[in-house]
Amino acid sequence: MKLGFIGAGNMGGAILRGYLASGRIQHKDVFVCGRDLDKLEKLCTELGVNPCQNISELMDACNVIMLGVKPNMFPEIMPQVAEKYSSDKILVSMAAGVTIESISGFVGKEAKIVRVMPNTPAMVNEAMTSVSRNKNVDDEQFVSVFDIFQSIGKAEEVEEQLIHCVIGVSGSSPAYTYMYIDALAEAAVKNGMNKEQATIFAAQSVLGAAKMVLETGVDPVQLRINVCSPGGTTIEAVKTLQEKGFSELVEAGFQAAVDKSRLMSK
Ligand SMILES: NC(=O)C1=CN([C@@H]2O[C@H](COP(=O)(O)OP(=O)(O)OC[C@H]3O[C@@H](n4cnc5c(N)ncnc54)[C@H](O)[C@@H]3O)[C@@H](O)[C@H]2O)C=CC1
Ligand SMILES: O=C(O)[C@@H]1CCC=N1
Repeated sequence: MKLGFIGAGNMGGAILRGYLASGRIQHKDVFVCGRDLDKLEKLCTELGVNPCQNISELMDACNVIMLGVKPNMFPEIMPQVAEKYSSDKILVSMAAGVTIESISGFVGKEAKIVRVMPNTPAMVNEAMTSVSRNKNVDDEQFVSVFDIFQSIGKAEEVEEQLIHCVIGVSGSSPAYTYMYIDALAEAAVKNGMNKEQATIFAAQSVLGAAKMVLETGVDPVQLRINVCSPGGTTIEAVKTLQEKGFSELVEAGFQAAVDKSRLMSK
């Protein structure tokens, strides 16, 4: 595989770093182009991958091309991608609100397109990614792309229509989790801990709780109950959070991201 990134910012860059770290691709087989040429040179020197001067050069060099630009850049980049697209290439878009159909509109309906919704924990090999394809991508080609996302965390194939839900539950959700960690740490600071130590206590507790869910398979509701000793401290916290509408608040945040994703796709 010759893998290209058109745009390697927060998300594309996290995938790039995570995949290189997995050791499943050689640095010489990775190509990147970006808008800011100084930043591009710096990134490519740091990671030992190939900088491309423009999209045309990258398209010539690669057979799997990650579209890592913001959704509003698609009208600018896609004509350049389309000019060099050939049937041996697969386009992989990570953009929120940009449908497979709209990408086909630029490149042609025979184009091989995979749409993914990853998240930035890709950088530490803990991404959650949904992967969807159009009918032009055969199983072998799909597996080669799926493998990229499996190597940087967990990946699941889903129907494209589920992507709005994926954005709410995993694409955007690291942001809400950081809010939770920060709020917890700030509360600890108010009770005498320094911020650095408080952040470690809060973040490690989130990491441990998430691992318990994934590794034991026990329902999070039961795991919550297991922490609540009768007449103890946790039940007081749980009752207070319930009374103050914790679940409703999380759902409202999720729904706002989902609604925006739907709106962007129109
Ligand atoms: N940041 C996140 O947590 C997630 C982002 N995404 C999607 O990933 C995409 C990128 O988002 P971010 O990485 O956050 O944005 P970003 O702004 O950090 O990165 C965008 C990159 O595109 C490059 N770029 C802009 N115009 C270009 C051009 N004409 N040619 C080549 N490169 C160009 C920029 O230099 C920059 O490196 C978006 O479509 C977003 O919807 C998806 C899931 C999560
Ligand atoms: O905020 C955004 O639009 C992107 C998509 C999911 C996470 N970040």
